Formats: sequence, C-alpha cells, structure tokens
Amino acid sequence: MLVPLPDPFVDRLREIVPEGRFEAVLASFEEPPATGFHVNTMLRDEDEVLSVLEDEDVPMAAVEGVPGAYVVPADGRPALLASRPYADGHIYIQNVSSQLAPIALAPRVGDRVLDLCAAPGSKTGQLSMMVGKEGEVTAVEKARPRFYKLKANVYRQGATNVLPWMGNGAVYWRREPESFDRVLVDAPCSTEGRFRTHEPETTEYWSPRKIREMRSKQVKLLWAGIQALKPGGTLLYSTCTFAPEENEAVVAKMLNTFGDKIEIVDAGLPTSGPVAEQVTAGLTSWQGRDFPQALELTRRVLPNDVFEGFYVAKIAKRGSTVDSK
Ligand SMILES: C[S@@+](CC[C@H](N)C(=O)[O-])C[C@H]1O[C@@H](n2cnc3c(N)ncnc32)[C@H](O)[C@@H]1O
Repeated sequence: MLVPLPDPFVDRLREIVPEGRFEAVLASFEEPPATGFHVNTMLRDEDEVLSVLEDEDVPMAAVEGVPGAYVVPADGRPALLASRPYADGHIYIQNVSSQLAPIALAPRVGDRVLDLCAAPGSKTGQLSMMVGKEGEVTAVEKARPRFYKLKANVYRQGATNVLPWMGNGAVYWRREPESFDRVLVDAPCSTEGRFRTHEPETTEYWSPRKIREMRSKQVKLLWAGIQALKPGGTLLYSTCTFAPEENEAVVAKMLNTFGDKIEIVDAGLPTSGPVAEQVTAGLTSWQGRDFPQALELTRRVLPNDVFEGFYVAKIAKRGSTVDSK
C-alpha cells in the first residue's frame, strides 16, 4: 500500500530542494532503497569478508569515494541478511548517507571522541574503528531501551574502546568540559530523509510541531557538544531531515551564540562520484530569513535509491567557550 506524503511536507520540500531535482527526490520516496553496509574491520579483514560475500553470491558494489561503504540492490537484501558475515557480525548494515558523518568528522588514530546521540551505535562502531585501540569513544544515549541496544551493538562489534554512558547528552559536557578531540552530534530529528511511501510508520508522526520540538532538543545538544569539544577540535552535526529549522537554523544559532569561537568549515564530503552527484550546499535563506553565508559550506545529501536524505555541518572550535554561557 502506498501512502501519500503529507501535503505540507511536500510544499516545504519544493522550496528546499533545488529546482530540477525536486521530481527525482519525490520519486525516491517510492522506491525500496538499496541496503548499505560496511565491514567491521575490528573483527575481520575487509577483503576476507568481501570474498565470503562473493562466494555466497551476494550482489554488491563498492560506493566510489566512500571508503568501506558497499551497497546491495533491494532485491539482494535477503541474500545479504542470510549471509555468513551478517550472522557473524562481520558486516554492519547502515545507509551510506549515515556512514558519511564519521567519515566527514575524520577522527585520527588515538583521538578521544564524544558521540553524543549514539544509539543504536552505527556511527559509534565506525568511530571506534577509526580511532583504533589507542583512542576512545564515549557514547552517550538518553533513552534506556536504546541505550541497551547500543551496548549490545558495541559488544557485538567487538568495540572495546567504547565507553557507553546513559544520560542526557545536553549535560554530559559538565563531566568533561572541553576534553574531546572530535564530537559527533547525530541529533534526533523529524527523520524526513527516511520517509517511504510504502512504510506508513515513517511519515505518521510528522508535523510542523514535531519540527519545532526537535529543533529545541537539537539546539541544546549542539550547544553541549561545542562545550565538550577542545579548542582546536572539530565537531560534526548531522540529521536525517530536510527541515531547515533543524539544520541550517540550528547551526546559525550557534554562530550567533559563540561568535568567532567557532567556525563553519567545509564538510569534506567527496567532490566527485555518486556522493557528489547527490550533494547540494546548505541554504543561506529560508522563508524570508537569512542565515550567515558560511552556512553554504554545510551539505545536504539528496535522497535516491542509494542515499537517504541527510544533512551535515562541520564546525571547528577556535577558542574556549566554557565561559560564554
Ligand atoms: C539519530 S539517532 C542516533 C543514531 C546513531 N548516531 C547511529 O548512527 O546509530 C538520535 C539518538 O539520540 C537519542 N537522544 C535524544 N535525545 C537525547 C539526549 N538529550 N541525550 C542523548 N541522547 C539523546 C535518541 O534516543 C536517539 O537514539
């Protein structure tokens, strides 16, 4: 059964998406998406896992420009889910857009990373692989059932350098102010980028009120993430929604609050290949409101059969902010 998208959502989308891309974006909500995955290199060598998948005739392709990302077409998903590497936890299923956030954040081996909205732990696992045994990922999650899911996923991925913490990410920074080399704020959002017309549950809770509610949480979480970040460190803010109130407007609010203590820098997504084809610059105005020009360095990933709709903003911290509350 196909369920129509909410009319006010479609009207807004027409204003957000560049002209000429709108019809393709709209059509993407009707297609069953390809399944993305990455190999858990903490447990197995990537080539070894890929060769097992090949032997089991799983139809897959590497995603150019996104290290470690693979996709399986919609009709190949059952084979992937029935494969040995999936059963053994050697691969992790995750949309390619979602995989872009840790890649753009680019933590180094040995870094201390804070993952402020961590469950179910897809990005925690990637971050854990990137910092290696010399580094550490503190993974914060507020919702109790989701926290246990996070812990189970971390364990299953063999991510021994992850420290899970259950609680409100908006206050975690007080335990360790300005202590992290990298911070990921993968915020709760209105999830518009994941809408599917054949899955009614994806759209049923959408409303303009939901957008306002999410924005208020996002502002608190991003503010707190900046407080936890070391001066000289980098933060990545991401959502899987199109709503500018939850994306550019949240980042603009931080520029307003912290001034030159923070700077929006290029999000660092691939500039060629399939990602680049789906990427557009962040908006510098929305419904009569102007945002600072720097917001054009943030990035929107438009959905298609491979990518879910996604937004990323990369923030460099230039000076201490703990006294500017
Ligand atoms: C978009 S999801 C995160 C997905 C996750 N980063 C991943 O890649 O698997 C947002 C998460 O933030 C959690 N959350 C919401 N409010 C929070 C808060 N104040 N502090 C910490 N976590 C929160 C939600 O329960 C949800 O699990």
